[in-house]
Amino acid sequence: MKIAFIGGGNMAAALVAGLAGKVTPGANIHVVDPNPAALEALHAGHGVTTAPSIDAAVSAAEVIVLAVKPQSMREAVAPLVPLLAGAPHAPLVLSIAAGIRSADLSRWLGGYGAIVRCMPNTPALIGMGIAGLVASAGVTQAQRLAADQVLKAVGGTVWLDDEAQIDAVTGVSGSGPAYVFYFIEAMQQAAVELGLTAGQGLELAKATFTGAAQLAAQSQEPVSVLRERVTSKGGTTYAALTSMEESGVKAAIVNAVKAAAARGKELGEQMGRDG
Ligand SMILES: NC(=O)C1=CN([C@@H]2O[C@H](COP(=O)(O)OP(=O)(O)OC[C@H]3O[C@@H](n4cnc5c(N)ncnc54)[C@H](OP(=O)(O)O)[C@@H]3O)[C@@H](O)[C@H]2O)C=CC1
Ligand SMILES: O=C(O)[C@@H]1CCC=N1
Repeated sequence: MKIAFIGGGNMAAALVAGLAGKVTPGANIHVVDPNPAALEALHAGHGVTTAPSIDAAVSAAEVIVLAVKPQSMREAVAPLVPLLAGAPHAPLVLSIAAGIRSADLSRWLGGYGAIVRCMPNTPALIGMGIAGLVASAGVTQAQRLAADQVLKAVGGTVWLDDEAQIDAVTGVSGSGPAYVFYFIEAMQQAAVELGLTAGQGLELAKATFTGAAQLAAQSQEPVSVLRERVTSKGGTTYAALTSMEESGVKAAIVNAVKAAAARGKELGEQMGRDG
């Protein structure tokens, strides 16, 4: 499978690392980005071909991944219009941008219909990503399978029926790794304030996350039961969870996820209004 990336930044790099040499040889991946340093790093790391702007190699791709910032998308995809109109094999356009709606993208692409919107996350870098996907009406079953194959190569996939749901995916799992890193940083800070070294705190916090996440993933039991098993009556965990409840931590997390989803929706509305 030939895959082209428009945008070679953080998320594209995570996907390329997961795909190159697994789904397809690095040489079958073509990355377009104006930034020479980003291209050089991807070429050196994964053997991908590169270009500073959209070129003929993009039109040879079966899947064209749009991986620029939502605010850059309209301008970035303009050079694709003649390529897609002339492409004999109807490439799938796979957009990973937060917010940007398929209808706006299709309009910017001259009415092109084979668009899948996807919200991946950076653990794709180590094959542990999770992505939500939604196909627009013009997507064939073969193109849907191609999108699934690309994302499955770097983790799991969750298909959605309704495009509006993808903002929720953005709030939960697209932005989600940052919440986990934030929690780890907070645990490390607490460790240091309690007298451990920064290194000890980080090792303990990271291993706790990895262990608990693996336990939750592998267990058949509800997460709430796993939590209760740590929480001895009148013990230390009870003290911590009571403190979290009093500080409104759960409500703050719910609000944060909703804020991310709302920002995704707002970005889509803003960019759609602009043209
Ligand atoms: N980071 C993440 O965890 C996730 C990101 N996403 C989505 O992925 C997309 C990219 O995000 P991210 O990788 O973080 O952003 P980055 O800024 O790291 O990457 C975007 C890249 O696109 C380049 N670029 C800008 N204009 C063009 C153009 N016209 N043609 C080709 N390349 C161009 C930028 O170059 P320059 O910097 O020089 O402008 C930059 O290297 C966003 O739409 C985001 O919503 C989705 C899920 C998770
Ligand atoms: O922060 C962002 O806008 C992107 C989308 C999801 C994760 N990063």
